[in-house]
Amino acid sequence: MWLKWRSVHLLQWRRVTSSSSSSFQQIKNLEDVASLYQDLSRHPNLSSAYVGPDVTTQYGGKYCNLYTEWAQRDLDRNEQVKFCRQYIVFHDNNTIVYSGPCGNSCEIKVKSINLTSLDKHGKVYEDDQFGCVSWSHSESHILYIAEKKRPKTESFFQPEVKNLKEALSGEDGAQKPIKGDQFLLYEDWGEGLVSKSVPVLCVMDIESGNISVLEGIPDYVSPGQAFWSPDDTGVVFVGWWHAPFRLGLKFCPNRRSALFFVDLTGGKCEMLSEDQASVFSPRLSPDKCRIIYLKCQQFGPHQQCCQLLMYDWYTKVTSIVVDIVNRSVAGQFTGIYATLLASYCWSADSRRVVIDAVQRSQQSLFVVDTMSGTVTPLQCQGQHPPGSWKLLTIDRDLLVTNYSTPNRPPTIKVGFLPAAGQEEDITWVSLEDDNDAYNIDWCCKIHQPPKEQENPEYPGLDFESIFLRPQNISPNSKVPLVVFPHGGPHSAFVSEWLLFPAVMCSMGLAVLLVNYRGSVGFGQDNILSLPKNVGDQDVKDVQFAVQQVLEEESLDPERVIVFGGSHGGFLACHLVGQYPGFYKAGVVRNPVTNLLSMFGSTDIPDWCLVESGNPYAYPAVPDAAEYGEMLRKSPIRYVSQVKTPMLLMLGEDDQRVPNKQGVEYYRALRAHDVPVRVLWYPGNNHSLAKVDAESDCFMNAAMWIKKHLI
Ligand SMILES: CC(=O)N[C@@H](C)C(=O)N[C@@H](C)C(=O)O
Repeated sequence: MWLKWRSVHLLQWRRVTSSSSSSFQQIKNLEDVASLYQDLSRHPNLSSAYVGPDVTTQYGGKYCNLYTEWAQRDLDRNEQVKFCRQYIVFHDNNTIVYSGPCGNSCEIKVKSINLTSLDKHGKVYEDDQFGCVSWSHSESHILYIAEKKRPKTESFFQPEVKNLKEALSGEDGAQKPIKGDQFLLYEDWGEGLVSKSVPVLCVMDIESGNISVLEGIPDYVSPGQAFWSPDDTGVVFVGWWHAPFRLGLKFCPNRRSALFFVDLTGGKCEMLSEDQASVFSPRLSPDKCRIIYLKCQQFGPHQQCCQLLMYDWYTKVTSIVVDIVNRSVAGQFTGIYATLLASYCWSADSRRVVIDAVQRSQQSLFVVDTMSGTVTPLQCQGQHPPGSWKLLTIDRDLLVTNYSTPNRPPTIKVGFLPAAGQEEDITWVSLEDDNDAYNIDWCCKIHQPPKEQENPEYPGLDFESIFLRPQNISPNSKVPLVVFPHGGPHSAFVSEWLLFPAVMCSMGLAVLLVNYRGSVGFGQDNILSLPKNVGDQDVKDVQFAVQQVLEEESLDPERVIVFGGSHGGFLACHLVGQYPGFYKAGVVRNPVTNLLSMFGSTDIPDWCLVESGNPYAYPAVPDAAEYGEMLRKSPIRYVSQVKTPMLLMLGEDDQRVPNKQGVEYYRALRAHDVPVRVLWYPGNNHSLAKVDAESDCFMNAAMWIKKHLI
């Protein structure tokens, strides 16, 4: 039983040392696997950070407090525990003089004002897509997003009962419930955004507590990502077109959207960006003169290389600061691939912007000079083992980042942004003792597809994979290999801490994370090379990477397993179908198995058409040839060749890849007498990320692998 009666309780900062799990023998016993998983899953992840005001001490020293939020899986409580931790940073504006944790870690119990009970709007949005809480510059008002109040409805057979007040006053209530609308469908924004349909911008007056729902927003867009205009006279927001109908937004920044300004004094709404593209993540400079934001093409691949644009508030001129990079050149900046910029990303002088960007198989920090467009890497790797860096915030030039590697769990690093031109000189300071590295060796491998597998439209592209293997195993032992192709397909693995691969390695398995052609981080051409070639180019790339790693490393070619989710599940199903018997076990999470049948049931039908090589337009009803193409590119086509025992994990509430995709594949496997087991997770959507579902997925995967490798 948990101490529910305390609004805040103190958490132990649970440092998990790697020593308990550092002897990498093959772990056969499932209890050992469970305790390994429990151990490694305890590492908390840093999710956000806020820098407090500077305080000058009586001795003249200056410090600021840093407030951070972390999330930690708690398998016993079956929840992601969120807690905060504060640090103190003494500095002289350029250098950190002293720093360290202060106080205890406190579990966050959000204290809330029940805005919904005021009956001005529906549920408040807290997601990253639309949601925002923004203080006015005068700090007198708060802006937030909520679902529009829906009209009251009732059945045709509802007896007419006046409420007491109305009966006594003899007056009718202002709003009569609508008969017949009780079961009206409210379209929503799809996977991860269910029941979010019509967002409205709301303003709370701090002094009076009054709430108003802003008017003047064009009725053809859904507003989100809003903040106050420089003089507090209006609000800047992103509007996503919702006509003729809504398409899923999560992982799909390629939806038609524009930047708007609604003037609260006159109620006029103005479009600040072009209206035929996809724009998102606007951020106002500290001097309140400029807004930077990201832009990509409408439709096409769901994630693309973005442009970084800048809108000058006073001249109303928009300029391109960083353009699309078509080809990645070794050692050079490969472009911006992001769905969100950090909430605060401007330098104090309002000239430079700090971004984190996937660059091939790493996530790295860059400084962008908004005047010259120059992109400079922030020196990270010399001071630390190569890994991935995420920007959490920058405030008065103090950068707060999350750093991890495949063998080191996330930790917090801070540093002052050096003057322009001296970005290489940054000194990073760890606010926690550095995590010990687990006994995992890892490296990035570059793969050059053979001539016959070149894409004639996009020749010369390469791709990468991240290879992890347990240390301390005898030189001659042949280690089994687990192959992970990522989902998307336009996403990427970066060299960061990943729980499943880390536990697998600790169990004595090697792991290959493949960033096949089509992944983000390798230039726009690499992304564009994949649509219309799915089920072929991506499948061959994964197999090629596997063959290369089998030749280069001491691995057991008779014990190769494939594990993938979503489009990664699509690839896993293709691989077991196209290379019968090569993989000894397959584990798939919400796999795409048939693009044709997915088209009519997913929240992203455009994805099915685009990936199979056809353009999408809203009125599109695919013709027989297009349906044929979707089927031809699908793994279900190869099901009669499958020999590999398959474990399927399906989320009951998945809107993205509806679980019927898995059911369809399950039936086909059964019909062909292939061993198959299905796990069904109620209350879980596409990500299967609830603590109990995620841990059960891992344990079942381990059991499946153990069963079929012996
Ligand atoms: C765009 C998108 O959501 N595609 C899915 C088919 C997919 O593969 N999703 C990835 C991101 C996942 O890992 O869930």
